[in-house]
Amino acid sequence: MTQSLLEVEDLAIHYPVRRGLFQALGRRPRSVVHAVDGVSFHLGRGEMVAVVGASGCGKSTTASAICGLVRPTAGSVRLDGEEISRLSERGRRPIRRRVQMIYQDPYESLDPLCRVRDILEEPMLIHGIGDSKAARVTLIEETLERSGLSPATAFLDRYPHELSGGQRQRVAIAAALVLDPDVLLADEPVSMLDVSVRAGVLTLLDTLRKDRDTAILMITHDLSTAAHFADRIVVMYLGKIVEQGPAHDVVHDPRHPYTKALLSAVPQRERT
Ligand SMILES: Nc1ncnc2c1ncn2[C@@H]1O[C@H](COP(=O)(O)OP(=O)(O)OP(=O)(O)O)[C@@H](O)[C@H]1O
Repeated sequence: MTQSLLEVEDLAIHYPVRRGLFQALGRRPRSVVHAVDGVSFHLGRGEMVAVVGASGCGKSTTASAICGLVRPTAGSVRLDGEEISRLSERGRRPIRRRVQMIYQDPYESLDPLCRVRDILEEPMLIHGIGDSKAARVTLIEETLERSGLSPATAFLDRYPHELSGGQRQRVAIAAALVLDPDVLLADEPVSMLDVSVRAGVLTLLDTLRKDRDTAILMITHDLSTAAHFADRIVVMYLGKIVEQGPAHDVVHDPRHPYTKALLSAVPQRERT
């Protein structure tokens, strides 16, 4: 098999549980939450893979391990063949540019005190992108336009509270795109948005991967969104993958009872 851009293999993440008396006594925890166990999948350039499953099944924890926020208990995460899940802060720096996360809630992920231009310029400054202020502003404007915020000049000096929810999420996406990442981890990117603007944001992500070859891992509760946009679907249940495959196969010929149960909640016409 040829090497994929991102390869997650046998990933396990166990969180210690500290509660009640144990916590008060400062004693070692006696149990752990197996948030993720034995999870393996891959993601190629320009591919969109959707991770679906009920709340608490380990979707966000998996994404957190990929972007380095959580250290795996076992297993590996490789980017272009390089193990990235146990790097030092310093070793992680170049990876941080290549793997970007988009969060569910654009109200929380954007600094309310920063204007749009600053929100996009900050990651560029951190990663040394753009030789001059003028070069950075040009890239910021191009990226805003590409993210559907047009004309860019109308958005540069706005604060997050002066934007709609959909526009805010587009700014969050643009702030990831200025770094030209190889992988975007989109954790429920539209679930906090009004239904009327969801399709626009999902279409933006879809365009990105087609035009820029960006690989997208999209976490969602919504199997019909996954069926519509993803190439492949990974179904998680209680920390494990119970089924994965091409989106069409998973949706039209599900093998696992849990996938069947998830599908039973999706109207037939939405299983495109
Ligand atoms: N920092 C933590 N410490 C302890 N347990 C945690 C921690 N983060 C998550 N968990 C637990 O790990 C499990 C998986 O959580 P996770 O957030 O990955 O699920 P999820 O599928 O993304 O859920 P949701 O769709 O609600 O965001 C849950 O049982 C959760 O309570």
